Formats: sequence, C-alpha cells, structure tokens
Amino acid sequence: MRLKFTKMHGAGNDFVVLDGVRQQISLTTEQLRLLADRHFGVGCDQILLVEKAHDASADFRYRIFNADGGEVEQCGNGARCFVRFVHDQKLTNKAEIVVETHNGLIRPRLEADGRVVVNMGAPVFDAARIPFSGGTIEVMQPLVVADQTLMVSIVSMGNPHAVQVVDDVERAAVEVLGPLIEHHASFPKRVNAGFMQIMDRQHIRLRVYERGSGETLSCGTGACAAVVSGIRRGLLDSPVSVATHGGNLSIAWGGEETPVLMTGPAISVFSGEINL
Ligand SMILES: N[C@@H](CCC[C@H](N)C(=O)O)C(=O)O
Repeated sequence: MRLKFTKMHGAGNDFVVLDGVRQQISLTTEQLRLLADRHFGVGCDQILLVEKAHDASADFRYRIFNADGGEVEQCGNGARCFVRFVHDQKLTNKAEIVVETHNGLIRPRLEADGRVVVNMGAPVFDAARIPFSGGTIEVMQPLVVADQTLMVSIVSMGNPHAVQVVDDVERAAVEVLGPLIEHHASFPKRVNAGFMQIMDRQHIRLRVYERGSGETLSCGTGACAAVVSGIRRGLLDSPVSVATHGGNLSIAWGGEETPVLMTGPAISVFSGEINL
C-alpha cells in the first residue's frame, strides 16, 4: 500500500498525519509501528488519522495512535497540528472546527497569527474515568514506585496523567521513574507521567514520559494536566507558560468544571509517500 503523509510537530512533539478523508486507510499495529519507527519508517511520537466525522455535529474525526501502535483517546499537540493540516490540505476553511475524538468532542480554533487554541474540555478527577484503581482521587496521591513514595496528582485530560512536582526537572529521574509509573498496577490502562518544576506562579518547566511513546519533547495534554494539578495544589495561577524541551505552551484554566485552553505552535515539516 502506498500512503501519502505529512510530517508535523507541535513544540517538538512530532506526528505523521494521514488524510483518511481522501485516502482509504486501515493500518495494522505493525504498519503503525513501522510509520513511527525513526530508523525503518518516517519516525514520530504519534500517528494522527483524519477521517470523516461519524457524529453529525462534528466536522472531522481525529484518531490518535502512539508509537507502539496503540490507539488512545486524546493528544493536545496533535489537535493543533490537526487544525493546521485540515487547513493546509483544504479540507475545510473554518477557523473553529468541531472534532470528534475517542473521548468526545473538542473545539480547536486557528488564530490569525497561525497559532492554534484548543478548548480541551474540563479536567476529570473521577477514578473510574482515569481509570485509577488505587481509591478516590485526592489533590495529591501517594504512589509507591521502586521503594519510593511519590506524591502525584492524577487527572484525565481525555487521557490519563500522573504529575509530580520536582526540584529540578533536568535532574529528575524521568527515564527510570517514567516507565515504572506508566505501568504501575493502579493504572489499568497505563498512564502518562509528568515531572513539573515550578519556576514561579505562572511559569513551569515540564518533562513528560508518555504512555506508548516514551519521553517526548513536549506533551500538550501533559501540559494541561500539570497546570491543572499545580493550580489545585495552590502553587500556580492561570494562565501558565509551560517550557518544554521542544518549545513553550500557554495553558489557561478557570478551575472546577471550566475547560482548559491550550495555545501553541503547529508546524508542517514535509510531505511524502511511503510504501507499507
Ligand atoms: N503527545 C500527546 C499525548 C499523546 C497520547 C499519550 N501518549 C497517551 O497515551 O495518552 C499530547 O500532546 O497530548
């Protein structure tokens, strides 16, 4: 099968984006892994598949696959690239798009300056919806990992996150603790692990060890989860600038049931074709 793709990134979190509106696309787990492979394929953290909406109130359906081939519910940086992609490919000219995801509708908007603002919906703290099997979700939760008790904040931004505050994000044991948190028995669907350093009440540094992809240069939902957790811990005030290894994101949240708004870049790198 010959497949057209576009390589994109949002603050260094990179994607292979596929037009499933004009191409008939059905990929096996092995084909998804090959696309994501940085040596034998195109290389990316996630594969994004744009399809026709099933829901009559939506403009498109947006599917997300991690580098390990697993389909997941949400991807924040990907949502911004999705908007840039459907505009560049002339699949729509609407500035605000209603997008159907595995986890309900999101509403990204393309601004005149090219940045994309995404209404990510309200954060979820219900253990059953994370899912988290370790009891009721508190603002901070003890999680025993490799004989250490970590204090994590657990939140779903459509996908599951466990965020901890660290003194120095560059020295945090992301590569060691990340996979152990991802596969912790209390998270039946695994979890994304965030490591946040508070710089001041409106600035953080963040690294995220992503479920199914490993550490990425940035994670949009991870940034939302970190800011929500920091505000709930009383350490941050909205809006918060999130510095990642791949660039900056701005996250705003009014608290409680209000939606989280994420702003950041969405860049097309190149387009090509691959034989799978
Ligand atoms: N990079 C993403 C998140 C992608 C999905 C995540 N790895 C998961 O498994 O939930 C983002 O920008 O949000």
